Amino acid sequence: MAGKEEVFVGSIDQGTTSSRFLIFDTAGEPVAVHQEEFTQIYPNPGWHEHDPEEIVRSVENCIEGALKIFEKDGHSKDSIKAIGITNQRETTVVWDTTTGEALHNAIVWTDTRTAGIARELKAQKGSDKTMNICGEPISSYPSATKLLWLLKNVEKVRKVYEAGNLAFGTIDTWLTYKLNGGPEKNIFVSDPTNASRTMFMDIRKLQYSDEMLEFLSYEFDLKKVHMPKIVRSADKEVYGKLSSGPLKGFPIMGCLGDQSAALVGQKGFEAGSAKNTYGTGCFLLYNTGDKPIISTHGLLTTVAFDFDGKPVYALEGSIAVAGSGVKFLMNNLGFSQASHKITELAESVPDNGGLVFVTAFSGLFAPYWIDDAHGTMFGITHHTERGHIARATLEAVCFQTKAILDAMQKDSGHALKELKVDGGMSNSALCMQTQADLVGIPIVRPKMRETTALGAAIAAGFASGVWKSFDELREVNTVGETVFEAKMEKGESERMFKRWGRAVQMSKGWLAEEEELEGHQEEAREIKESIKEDESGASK
Ligand SMILES: Nc1ncnc2c1ncn2[C@@H]1O[C@H](COP(=O)(O)OP(=O)(O)O)[C@@H](O)[C@H]1O
Ligand SMILES: O=P(O)(O)OC[C@H](O)CO
Repeated sequence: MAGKEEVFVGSIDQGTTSSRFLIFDTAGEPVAVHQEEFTQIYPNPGWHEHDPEEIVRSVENCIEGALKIFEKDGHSKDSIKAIGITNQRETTVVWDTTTGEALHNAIVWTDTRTAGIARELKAQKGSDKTMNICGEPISSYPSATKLLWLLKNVEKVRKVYEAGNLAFGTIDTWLTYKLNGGPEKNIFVSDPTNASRTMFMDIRKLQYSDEMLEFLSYEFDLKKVHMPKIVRSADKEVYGKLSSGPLKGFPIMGCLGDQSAALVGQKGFEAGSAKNTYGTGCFLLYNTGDKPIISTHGLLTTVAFDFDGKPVYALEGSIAVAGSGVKFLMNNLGFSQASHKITELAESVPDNGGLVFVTAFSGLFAPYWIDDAHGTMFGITHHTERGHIARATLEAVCFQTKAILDAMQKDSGHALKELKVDGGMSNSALCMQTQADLVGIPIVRPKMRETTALGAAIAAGFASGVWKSFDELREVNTVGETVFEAKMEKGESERMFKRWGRAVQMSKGWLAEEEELEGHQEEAREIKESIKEDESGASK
């Protein structure tokens, strides 16, 4: 008797620090995984770039690596029915439509070089109207100011723009374009969860907003830039097929920005469900159903998913620094060589010893949106040791999550009963316990934490008919959860949070002051120059 046919779905997870390819079975279990880190480029303070070609190569390597494991374990690649893509959002790539070549390194979502453009736009045009059209305030975070910076500062980009051949895309668009073979097939699409991170899309119509394009046009006509067609997150036809490698000819059928994918992977399908993903940054998404809620408390409105033309929305609290804070202690300060060692270091002290670390390396995102802050430590004394710094780094993301949850409750009028978590930093039990202590509700961590990749697999699985309804996924990844209950005395957690609030207030304005200083330096240089001229004149 023939055995039951095996069925699998592949998932490309292109994150900020690494790419992965996972192959899931129909129970939502990954049976093969390959992961590869790629280069983080920091050309100047506050700048963060990726090489777009290296990103594509890393994805191709991951597909190859995972497939080797899959086939070695006796599976046939023909049992892979579809592939989903999930990706770091906002990160901006520009290329020439005639050659398919990237014209500059990708500007990563964390990059703050465009804070000046954001400030100028706000001053020229006001900051009130964007939230209601695209769900986001003007800041360095969305793709819009990154594209403006490239147009303004990179001659090569400007020339291609003037010739009418400039393509803009987020990483989902770049990957589908390149994996399909580039200009020849010219698959040039984005899904609404990604497009809602650019500031170009009307959050209700899920199409580009003429008003936003005009508003953001600055010195350039953004309508002259080729922008990808916005299509559904799950679709049989529009995402094309891999053009090379061991899965050549296999169809891509799903696409979700990574934070939306994590919500889907945590099965946050219904209004009222939420998840918090502690990766490079940390992002809390709260499903608000079929209506977008425009925040009045510092949150963003985003698309959670659009599987069938009936989009589901989310309120989002974005934190720029989470795991990247841990990496900073490892790579920049030499604290240790492994992430889990940072947690061990934090456990070596009983508390933060009065230290608060506002990890505003990219300014502070939600719910504060302070773009003139940089990372600042408060409360350093002779008592402070490395353990306190490690602890304060883990605590920073928990404090910011608490502030986001408070804002979310005000916007939605609904208090969460529990918070589902995932992402690399959720491996830290100390961090998750601190989170529970600060927010006072249970923190629920699944056993299988590749929920982002699972979300993209679910999108592709829906389009290919592997799964047909949300109900079929109810039992996926429910066994072996860890629940962290609040243990700290309420007065103590309130005291800690109050101190954090004070530190946030005190971190404001640092960059403005620095610019002022730079202004004085310029003045000082001018004075010195004029003195030199006077002196040389006098000696003649
Ligand atoms: N045990 C741990 N304690 C603290 N941080 C951790 C731990 N394990 C992983 N991390 C952090 O998680 C991050 C990676 O998470 P991941 O979800 O893979 O991120 P991304 O998808 O953004 O690349 C890294 O910054 C890493 O330092
Ligand atoms: O790399 P992550 O997982 O922190 O996610 C990046 C986000 O999509 C940026 O908005």
